[in-house]
Amino acid sequence: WSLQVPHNDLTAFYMEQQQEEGGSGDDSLDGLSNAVPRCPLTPSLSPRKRTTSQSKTEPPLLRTNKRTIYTAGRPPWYNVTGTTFKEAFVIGLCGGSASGKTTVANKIIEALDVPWVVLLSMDSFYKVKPAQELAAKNEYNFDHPDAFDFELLVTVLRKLKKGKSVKVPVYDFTSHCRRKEWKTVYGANVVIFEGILAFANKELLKLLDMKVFVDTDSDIRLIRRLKRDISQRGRNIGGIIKQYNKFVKPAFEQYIEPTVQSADIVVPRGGENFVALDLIVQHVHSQLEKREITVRSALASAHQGQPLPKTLSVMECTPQVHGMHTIIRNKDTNRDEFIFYSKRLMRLLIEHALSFLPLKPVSVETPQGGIYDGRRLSGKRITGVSILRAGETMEQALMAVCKDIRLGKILIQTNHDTGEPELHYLRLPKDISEDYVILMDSTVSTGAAALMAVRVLLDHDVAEDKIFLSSLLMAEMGVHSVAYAFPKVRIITTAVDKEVNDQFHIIPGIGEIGTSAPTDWCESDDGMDF
Ligand SMILES: Nc1ncnc2c1ncn2[C@@H]1O[C@H](COP(=O)(O)OP(=O)(O)O)[C@@H](O)[C@H]1O
Ligand SMILES: Nc1ccn([C@@H]2O[C@H](COP(=O)(O)O)[C@@H](O)[C@H]2O)c(=O)n1
Repeated sequence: WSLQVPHNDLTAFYMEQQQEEGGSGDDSLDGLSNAVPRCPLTPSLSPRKRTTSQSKTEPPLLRTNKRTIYTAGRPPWYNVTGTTFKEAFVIGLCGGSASGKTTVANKIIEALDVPWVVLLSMDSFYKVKPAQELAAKNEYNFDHPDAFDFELLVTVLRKLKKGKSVKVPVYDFTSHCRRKEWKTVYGANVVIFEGILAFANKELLKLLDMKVFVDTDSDIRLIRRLKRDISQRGRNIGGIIKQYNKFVKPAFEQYIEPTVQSADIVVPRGGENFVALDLIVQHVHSQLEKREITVRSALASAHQGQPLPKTLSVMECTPQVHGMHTIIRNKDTNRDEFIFYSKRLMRLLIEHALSFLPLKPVSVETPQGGIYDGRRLSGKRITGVSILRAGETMEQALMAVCKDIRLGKILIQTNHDTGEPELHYLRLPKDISEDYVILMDSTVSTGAAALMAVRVLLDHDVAEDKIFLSSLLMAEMGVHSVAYAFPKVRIITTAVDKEVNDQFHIIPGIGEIGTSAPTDWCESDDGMDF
């Protein structure tokens, strides 16, 4: 499995933080890592186009730069309705065993230089029974189409193409079976799917946008297979040759070689063929550039002038709340005071958000032996998910009011070239699908990041009506975007401001919460009670 995310300082910072902290208290969290190495095979993508054309008739503060962007971060992106906007580009790599499919796939990934590329291997979909028993006697044909679970494979690839996260089996060539734990894989820009029978199934073929056949001489394949199977798959020479003559060679001739006819490109010599690799990479780049979209600017104009949605709950502006807003919105407020009063408001906000969780009646016995008719959370449990970086500042408030709460993190960063949000890092607690999720971001302006975060939660099967987006301050635009795309998501905030400027800042707005170091928000809680 190869999951590629763009390497940048912030991602690295959070990865290191997580490691130092030993994770978020759950060792089965899904994390994404690995920097994409740069490869000189092809020139990198053309600089992202950025055009600024603002009409004079547009209102001064709601105007947005009209930008043409190259999709980055974690497309397939989602449009203003929260549905998948563009599908992933799927490359199919077929060829005989040890022809160099994996090597070619890795070279394409390096040369593509695109964030979020997933490598899916057909090997993960080997059936386990009756293979395991027969394989021990070298009597099982792993090269026959019946050896693969095509149904699961098609389901998984179809979901990945739609940008959904999937669970994939992990195959062990030594024991001929699947490992207990399956791997979670997230949607990507590009999916590279490789396997000996990658072109042998009609449904699979329909999912492939580009079909590449790696054509390597059979003697070379046999020599490579001998070396690899001895060093990596726990085999001996006699067994390898027996299996090769009995199954691998005949199956190649009958099932694999003929599928070369489905290929768009045939690559002789595999990974050494730089000209062919260059052509493939150029084609993928051109296809990805066709998938340009502008999320923020689309959101900016989508719901102007509409009444605020019923799913929005703005906390009552008591004199206390009003006073705190005055402090945190004042540009002359010093850092300490800003943090102190923001934290105090966050605590109130979280309490307010929790008041929307459904409670069921329950009777308890008091120490005096009386019966008290009480209320208890109806449902499994509450999980907090912060949209990094700013949302992380709200975690402390949530932890202060919910005992032993589980926390997840989603790092969404604005691309400075495009102004678009990009998903860079994701870490969610295990089995989140039954939970009520308090999704935290300190401010929501256009709603693009919040939309993406909600989408990620839905991809993890969290129910839409169990998501409570909680934000200190929101712009009307952000409220509309989220409410329109996800009408069942509850939106909770302490105030809604009217406008967003052309840098997507909320106006009148507050200071930049995300620019403070996360540790500034983790000091002692002394004096925070109200
Ligand atoms: N061009 C090459 N030159 C030398 N060895 C190679 C080359 N391409 C692949 N190999 C080696 O051959 C073996 C099989 O390659 P791999 O890419 O895993 O093939 P496949 O995925 O088709 O089975 C690996 O050990 C790999 O390192
Ligand atoms: N338990 C298994 C499963 C598969 N094989 C052989 O692996 C080959 C496919 O993998 P490549 O990386 O070479 O594409 C295939 O030819 C099977 O014979 C195996 O030996 N044992």
